[in-house]
Amino acid sequence: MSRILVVDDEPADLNLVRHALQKKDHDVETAQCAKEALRLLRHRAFDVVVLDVMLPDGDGLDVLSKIREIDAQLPVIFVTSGSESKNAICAMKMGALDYLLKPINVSELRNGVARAIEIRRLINTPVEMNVDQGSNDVRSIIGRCPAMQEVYKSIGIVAAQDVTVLIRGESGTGKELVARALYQFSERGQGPFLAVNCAAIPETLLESELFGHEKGAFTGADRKRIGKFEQCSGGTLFLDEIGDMSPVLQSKLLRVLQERQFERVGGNETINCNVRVIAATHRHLEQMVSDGEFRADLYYRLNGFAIHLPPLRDRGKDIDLLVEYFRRLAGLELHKDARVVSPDAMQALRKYHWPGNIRELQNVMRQAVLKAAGPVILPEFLPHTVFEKGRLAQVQEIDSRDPISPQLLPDLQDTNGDDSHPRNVSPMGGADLSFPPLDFDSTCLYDDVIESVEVQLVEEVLRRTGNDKEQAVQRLGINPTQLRSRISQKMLDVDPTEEREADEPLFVRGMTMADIEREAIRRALDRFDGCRKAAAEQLGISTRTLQRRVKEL
Ligand SMILES: Nc1ncnc2c1ncn2[C@@H]1O[C@H](COP(=O)(O)OP(=O)(O)OP(=O)(O)O)[C@@H](O)[C@H]1O
Repeated sequence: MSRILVVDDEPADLNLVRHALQKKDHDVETAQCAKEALRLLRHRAFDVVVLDVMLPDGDGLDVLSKIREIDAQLPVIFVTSGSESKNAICAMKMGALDYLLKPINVSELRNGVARAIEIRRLINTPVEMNVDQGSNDVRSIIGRCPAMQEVYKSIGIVAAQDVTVLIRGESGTGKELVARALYQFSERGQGPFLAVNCAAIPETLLESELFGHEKGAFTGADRKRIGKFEQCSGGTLFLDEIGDMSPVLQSKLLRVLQERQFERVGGNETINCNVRVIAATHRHLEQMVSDGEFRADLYYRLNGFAIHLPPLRDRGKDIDLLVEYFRRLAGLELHKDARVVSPDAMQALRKYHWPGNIRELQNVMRQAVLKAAGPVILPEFLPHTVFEKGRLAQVQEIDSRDPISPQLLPDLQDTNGDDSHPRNVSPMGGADLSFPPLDFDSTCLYDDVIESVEVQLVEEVLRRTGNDKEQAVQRLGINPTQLRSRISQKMLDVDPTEEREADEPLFVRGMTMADIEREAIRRALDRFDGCRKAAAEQLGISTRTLQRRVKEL
């Protein structure tokens, strides 16, 4: 919930604003004079101030400069009657976020406040880099693959240099997060930070959004407007989706970057500006330059220092860290204790190609935690596309291997006899489960531990239930297919007859590769009473491939 201070000496206006914002679930406090407002601001943290320009004990501009002494970055929205618009313009130049005219339009007010809250969030939440877990009250940039290490290095090199930076990467790869890190670690970290999405605003409005306009500059320009470059003086302006800017605006931007000057739309006055630009795009600017859609000189200017964010599918083991991070965040947010991602679900998450990158993963984990009925995130809690495409990629990967290569055949090695791991875990229902030694340099620590504990747990439950799979399924809280796949993957079944079969070598001298394959398929089908789906799962091939091989062999 955001906390908003509304300052107005007119009780009717004060009530209107309070009600409009309280309905949106904001925590609203009010003051009827400057003195009371400043007292409240000194004692409590607010996210936004809605400030009337004319107060009985001072004008809004004086109050704004005093607010700046208390909190230099607090977003302030001015409310004025038409006749005081000169003050409003000055306020915008002093860094007020917006101004609204009386009588107040409630939806404009709510939109303005929502924008202000978003800006407060951008400015206030610290960004930390190069961490594995991340803490709750900061936004962490998670990842340690080589490409992300390069990103951290680049941020370190360029943040404190007052230069333009271009951040490149597909949608959802964290460009805004990196922009915030650059801002927070820069000399301008105490100044304003504003963001404009160039693709989200129609071209005609974007020019005035960035550079402002004079009254009468175009139809509908009924008052002068201060643009983001003027408003953000001394601060950092994040221009997202820069590749979507029109050629006219590209020229104007180039001039700002080179000469630090511009004119408002419809104006003659040249305005000097002191703003650091951080730009971002997911577009292929080089192609756009050769197609004549993007100015080459602007491209060179922007690309002078570029940071490339890799797509999620190229970040290797970082997916595990990100899954864990978003699982934990979603758990905290939704008050749900989904502690573990099942190996099947994890495998699907690893194999999926993530066109929406980290944003998509974040949403998928949120949904999965929401759907999870217990402590384990199972594949069925993932969106269908993720699970199916993840599985498909896995099957294709296996199918693309030599069909008679050893990987096709189940691993008949008993992995459970190794007693070399230290027993360092407390009993679970009387049974000791042991962790493998923790190798903190490993990039799949999570998998190693979960897999090892899972094997022991399934083995123990099977032993205790006398190998009664129905009971085991109930005790473990997983479904029969999952139990079957655990048993077949790890050869855990303790049924004495099956153990004998597992002991029989699959390969004896004189057998051809086709014989070995035929035998592996026969055993898998026997084991699952002819169920092709389960047999295929055990063999690590698709049901269709199994059917084909049965016919061929
Ligand atoms: N490495 C990361 N670690 C943790 N969270 C991340 C990481 N990268 C991105 N995120 C989160 O993913 C979401 C999308 O990131 P962001 O908005 O920065 O992407 P973007 O590249 O700017 O997307 P777009 O191009 O669509 O604007 C955000 O919630 C962000 O906090």
